[in-house]
Amino acid sequence: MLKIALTKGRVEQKLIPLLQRCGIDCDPLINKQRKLIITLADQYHFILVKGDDVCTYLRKGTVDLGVVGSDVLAEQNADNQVDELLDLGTGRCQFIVAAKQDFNWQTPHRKVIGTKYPEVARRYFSSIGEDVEIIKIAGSVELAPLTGLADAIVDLTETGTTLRVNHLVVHDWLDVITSRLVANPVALKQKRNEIFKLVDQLQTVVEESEYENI
Ligand SMILES: Nc1ncnc2c1ncn2[C@@H]1O[C@H](COP(=O)(O)OP(=O)(O)OP(=O)(O)O)[C@@H](O)[C@H]1O
Ligand SMILES: O=P(O)(O)OC[C@H]1O[C@H](OP(=O)(O)OP(=O)(O)O)[C@H](O)[C@@H]1O
Repeated sequence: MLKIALTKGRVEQKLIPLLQRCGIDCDPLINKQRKLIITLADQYHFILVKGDDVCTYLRKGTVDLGVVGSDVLAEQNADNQVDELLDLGTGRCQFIVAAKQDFNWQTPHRKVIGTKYPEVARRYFSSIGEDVEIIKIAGSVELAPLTGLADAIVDLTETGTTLRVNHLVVHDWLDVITSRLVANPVALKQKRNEIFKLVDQLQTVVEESEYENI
């Protein structure tokens, strides 16, 4: 039995077709309503968590595997305590730096940056030699420059709609984000065969999906 912390929401929804293509019946996950622990194929215990909590469950050894966006890993896994096993290619979006059209990026003042990803923002601005103030925000990040809370944001964009309708423009494009299958290193040793059976199955369907999308 494998225990898997699955990011509920977008990441979960994009994983379901991949699992189905592996021949795993996902009906209990699709019809779960408010249930938070779901067993699939008598083999996989999925626990449904917020993305921010996946690494906590893995580090504490509560679960063997996790499915999480690489945005969360960029923020929380700089020390590589969690092992990345497979890029699922799903949940594709991109980190951006954005601000109002008329924001003067040459301002001599210390800029204020609003973000859900303070570590990612800190690394970006330190890589360009800028000392900024970072304010952590839980959501609706685009509001920060609109309300005067911050000068600019570091956030994710997918379709660009949220930026466009809120009149923000991209100043810089950072990493592309996709969902990843990750493991706790102890489980990787103890349950290697079970884990790699799933990894191999998923890798095959990920490669097929990529081929079909060419
Ligand atoms: N357009 C997008 N905006 C944000 N996240 C996206 C987007 N597209 C894919 N993702 C992925 O989905 C994950 C977030 O999933 P979702 O938005 O369903 O959760 P949330 O509950 O809104 O976010 P959070 O847990 O940060 O509050 C991100 O970590 C990212 O990897
Ligand atoms: O480019 P788009 O397709 O418009 O997607 C990007 C938006 O989606 C995410 O927010 P989410 O919907 O997760 O809401 P949140 O602000 O509450 O996190 C992200 O933080 C952007 O605001």
